[in-house]
Amino acid sequence: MFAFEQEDQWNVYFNRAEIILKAAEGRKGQKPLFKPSRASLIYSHNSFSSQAQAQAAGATLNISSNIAYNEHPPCIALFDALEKKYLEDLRLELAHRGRYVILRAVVNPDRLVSISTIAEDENGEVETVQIYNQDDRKLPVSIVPEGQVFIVKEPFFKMTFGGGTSIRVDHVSDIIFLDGEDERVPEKWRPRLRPLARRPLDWKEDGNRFYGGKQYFEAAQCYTKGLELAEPYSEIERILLLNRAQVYLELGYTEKALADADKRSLLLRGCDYESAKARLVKLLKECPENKNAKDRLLRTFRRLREQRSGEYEFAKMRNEVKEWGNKKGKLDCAEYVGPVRVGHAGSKGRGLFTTRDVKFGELLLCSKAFKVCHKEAKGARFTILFNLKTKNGQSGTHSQLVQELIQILYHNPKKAKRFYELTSGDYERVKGDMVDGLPIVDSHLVMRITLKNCFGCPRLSALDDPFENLFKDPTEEDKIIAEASPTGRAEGSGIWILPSYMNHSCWPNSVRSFLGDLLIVRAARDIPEGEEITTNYLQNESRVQKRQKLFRSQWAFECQCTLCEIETAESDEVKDKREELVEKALKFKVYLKRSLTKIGEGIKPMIKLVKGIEATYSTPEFLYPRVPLISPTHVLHTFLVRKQRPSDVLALAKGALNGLGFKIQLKAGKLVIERYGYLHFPIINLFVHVITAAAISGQSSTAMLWRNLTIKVYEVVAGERESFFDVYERPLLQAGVPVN
Ligand SMILES: C[S@@+](CC[C@H](N)C(=O)[O-])C[C@H]1O[C@@H](n2cnc3c(N)ncnc32)[C@H](O)[C@@H]1O
Repeated sequence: MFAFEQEDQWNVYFNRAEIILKAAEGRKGQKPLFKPSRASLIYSHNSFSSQAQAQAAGATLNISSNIAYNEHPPCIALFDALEKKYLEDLRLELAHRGRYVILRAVVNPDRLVSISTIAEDENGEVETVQIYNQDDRKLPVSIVPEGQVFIVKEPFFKMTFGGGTSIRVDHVSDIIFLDGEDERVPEKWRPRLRPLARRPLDWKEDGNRFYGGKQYFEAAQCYTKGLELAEPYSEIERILLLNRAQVYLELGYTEKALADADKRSLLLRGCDYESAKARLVKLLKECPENKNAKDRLLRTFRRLREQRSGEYEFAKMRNEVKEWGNKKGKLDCAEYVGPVRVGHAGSKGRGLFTTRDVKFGELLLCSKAFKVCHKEAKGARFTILFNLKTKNGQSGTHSQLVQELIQILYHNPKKAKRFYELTSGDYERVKGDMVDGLPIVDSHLVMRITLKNCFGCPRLSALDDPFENLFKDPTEEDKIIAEASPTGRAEGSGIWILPSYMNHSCWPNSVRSFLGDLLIVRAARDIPEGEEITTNYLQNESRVQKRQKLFRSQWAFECQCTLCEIETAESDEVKDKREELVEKALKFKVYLKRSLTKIGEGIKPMIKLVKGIEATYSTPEFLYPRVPLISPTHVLHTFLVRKQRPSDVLALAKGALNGLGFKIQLKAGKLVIERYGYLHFPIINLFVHVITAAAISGQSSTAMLWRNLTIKVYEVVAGERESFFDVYERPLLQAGVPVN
């Protein structure tokens, strides 16, 4: 999960926004005191547009913010039931229920977070219109070009932060863009209308008409035109491809039909690999030499194997994700639902439970993203989304995720059902899912569901050479983001449906990892049948009060796990002392950038600090993980490794693993984990330290025993074991440990 840390800067922003909004609230129901003239409104829009463009052209990262403060729901009334109003009828800070306005854009739009334009009504009055959550991949001018006529249902009229006014359209289902033939377009605007760009849906409808009249060539042409415009992997693309495949079959073009069905894995869609297999087998009986069908059948068998047994070609998949670089991608693989089911988890709501006894490391599930947005290359737009109602902010890919989710939900109402089943806390949902033949999408609901269910995610959980990357400085881009965003975080984020049912524990019994758009969950210890599967929403080492504050503000719960219980029972004095020592220890990180002599000088004080932190615990090691020790121990180990002191590393790493709750024993010539500790990716480094230190000290058989154990543990935190030797190749080879 992803948490937003409310730092001071964050609160300052919220406080300022609240003051401005209170002033606006005071004007609720009133007419604006001052309305700029048409000429001045257009002039400031145009000059702002050119400034923004110039800025965007020179920026590495375009940063903008969006403030959702008034969670007004979308319109659920039919258009025919609404009453027409004009701009002069609008009153400040109100969503005009039961009303609509019809407007025409008088300028070309610009885009920061919203698409902003100036529009007139039939009386010639003008107003700024901010349209949120439109498809980010489309140029604003293709959505609302000058001359475009549109209806805003139940318009929300508000004061802007700059002191002006605007109509703010949050919900995609609240705006209807009219084409020239629409009878709702006022007569006086018709001659000057620009023809609207045709949508894939229009081409599909034309194609269907031709198909009904058995005009197959014409129908195929229409579907082809629609496909040129359709978003890849969208529902409309799928329908157009299927329709065209059908037309090709009617025309006797079997191979073309197969190619169409083949694209985007249509034969493998909807996880119905069994019927895909049956269809392909049938097809191959008729055309036994069809190479395409043979390949497809082979892939179908692979997908079936993944779906049934969770056997994936992880190494291949990992390489594929690496090849994406900073680009978007989707893995061609099936979902695996292992021994898990959704059930009731008492006051926590629903939860995920095991359906049988599960062993440490077992695969529980592999889930494909409903939608994921990874941090993109330079030049990406970076938005911060503030919600004053929930006092939460979403930065970077999170606000992009919300925007893209809105589009998916709008265009794929069937798929949307699974998303809407996720929890939205106390948010009051509107009734109904369609209006005027279109899906209702409540942007605020999408924000709430995303807030409670999204996972922060990297493209790959296991980065190559983690030792090299461990204390890497942030990139220029990271620094810009950190400065601009109060959270300072900008990883990827996404929604995975089944994993969203997992409740939180600070010391969970499962670990999640990411491989591109795949989320993998494995058991972090032996779990008996019927036990709840938990995950750690926060991947940080902060103290209990800070964690609880985040749980309350973002997820509205109080964590009652063992770790929280034990830490809460400790005195503030002890916790302050520990925090102070951790802070001091982490300052030593800078030594890593200095000479070996300097690193050597750091060892003694670091040992003292780590021992000092250990001394703040009164309970024995093994009892519960001493999570705050992870980072200081890493720094100290890195010092010792650089100074080539393997016996110290060995002793310390083993001790640190005990401190994290592990009990590892040698039994019958094998290392066995008798008690499972806190599992988190950086802990693998501790295991690797034991391997390399043992090897360097000449204890090669011990090194091999630890190597084999580490691969098992690695599999749990990285999701797969295949990449272990790629990831740790350098340190292992340097220590003379075999890497195969
Ligand atoms: C991602 S959802 C988990 C599934 C959720 N329980 C449901 O019914 O859909 C997050 C929400 O679950 C609940 N939750 C998660 N972990 C919890 C915990 N440890 N104690 C109490 N409630 C928890 C909170 O309401 C939280 O906002």
